Amino acid sequence: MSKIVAKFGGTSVGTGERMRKAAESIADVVDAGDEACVVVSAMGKTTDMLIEEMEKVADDGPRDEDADEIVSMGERTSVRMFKTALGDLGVDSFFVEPGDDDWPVVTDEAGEVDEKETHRRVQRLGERMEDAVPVVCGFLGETDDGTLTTLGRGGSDTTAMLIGNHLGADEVVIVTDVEGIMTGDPSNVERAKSVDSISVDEMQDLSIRGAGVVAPSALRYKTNGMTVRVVHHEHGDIRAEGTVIEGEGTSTHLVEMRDEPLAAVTVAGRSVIDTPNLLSRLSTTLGENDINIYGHSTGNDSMSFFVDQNKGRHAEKLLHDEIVEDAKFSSVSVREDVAMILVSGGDFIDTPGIVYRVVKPLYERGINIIEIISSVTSIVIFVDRGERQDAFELIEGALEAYEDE
Ligand SMILES: Nc1ncnc2c1ncn2[C@@H]1O[C@H](COP(=O)(O)OP(=O)(O)O)[C@@H](O)[C@H]1O
Ligand SMILES: N[C@@H](CC(=O)OP(=O)(O)O)C(=O)O
Repeated sequence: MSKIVAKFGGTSVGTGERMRKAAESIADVVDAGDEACVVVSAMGKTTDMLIEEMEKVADDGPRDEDADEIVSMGERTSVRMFKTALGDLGVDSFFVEPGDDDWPVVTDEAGEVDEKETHRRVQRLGERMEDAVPVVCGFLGETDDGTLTTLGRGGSDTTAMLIGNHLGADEVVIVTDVEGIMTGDPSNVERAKSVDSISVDEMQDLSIRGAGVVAPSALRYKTNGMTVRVVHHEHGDIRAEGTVIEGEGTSTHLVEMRDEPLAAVTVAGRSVIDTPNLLSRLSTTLGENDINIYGHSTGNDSMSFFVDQNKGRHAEKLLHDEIVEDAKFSSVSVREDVAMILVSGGDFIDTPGIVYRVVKPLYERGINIIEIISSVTSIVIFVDRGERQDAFELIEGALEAYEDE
């Protein structure tokens, strides 16, 4: 017997017929002797519609607490429909929504999951699951004192993975409107193909960059023992092949330091910012000479490349050759003994204040930041090599404190 959590996204329950087909796929696994828990989203684009329309009913839009109540109606409707369909198929089920004693997803006011209380509640749900299929509202949460919250757009994926994690489920199936994870968004790129498997880290990257098929916040709940599959609703079979997401998710940030010293090679000149093709020219020259670039930044009047220190002087000569005939550029310089610290994390772009948290302890210790480069999934900080150990420990400490909050 397997314990399965099946999440049906808006598209998979977008019509009554699809809802019925989804319920049939659950009836099949229950008939086969497995235990199932259903997580369901609002039908089709209901949430979009509610968000858009509720803005028009009050002069300044609805108050926050009213907005959550209104938006929750999408999922609250879906669970009732799904239970009706299961009942008609002879499957015992019950639905849970915020406000119920057995409502599983507990968060703080901001929608951050309270793992301890959620765990306790999910265990209760697990006990009831032995006799009947729970149908859970995706996307919604509730605070300790009963205030309604949400897990953010696309949050039903998070509900499913969260419940799967705390339930110790064998499998979480994300049922959607594509044949699994594709090489690109099929609504946008032609010839996108589905892949058989993808690592949780790759999926996290894709998801953060906008592949809405699985919400980024869901992946942190992926455990090694829990298979996660993404399948198309058209098959009417949650056992259908799709894409398997492999590995273990993490919600923590990783701080790494590069041991080897780096050099910052900088081209200065008043026209850096408006010289077309400069970046391409200089980086091609470095690449052709087998010089790897660990980081790059462009300012108004300078362009820097971070390269291995033992190649710094060679890089300097090469870049100098590139600009020497051009009066717009004044000089090339090399700063040695630079250290690189890399902070990465799956939910980086959704973490407000993360740059502040990384930078603040360095400022307080008087450590100068030579360069800071921030991207969707990482922050790279370059500091003087003599200060690298201190900087590393301070950043690690700051992130640990943040994760413990
Ligand atoms: N790499 C990708 N692989 C698969 N789907 C993708 C990818 N990138 C974006 N998508 C989009 O994700 C959509 C599925 O997510 P979503 O609309 O949230 O579905 P659901 O209603 O099931 O939650 C697909 O229709 C597809 O357009
Ligand atoms: N209904 C919510 C939650 C959700 O996860 O939806 P879907 O599974 O259709 O992406 C939303 O639209 O954000």
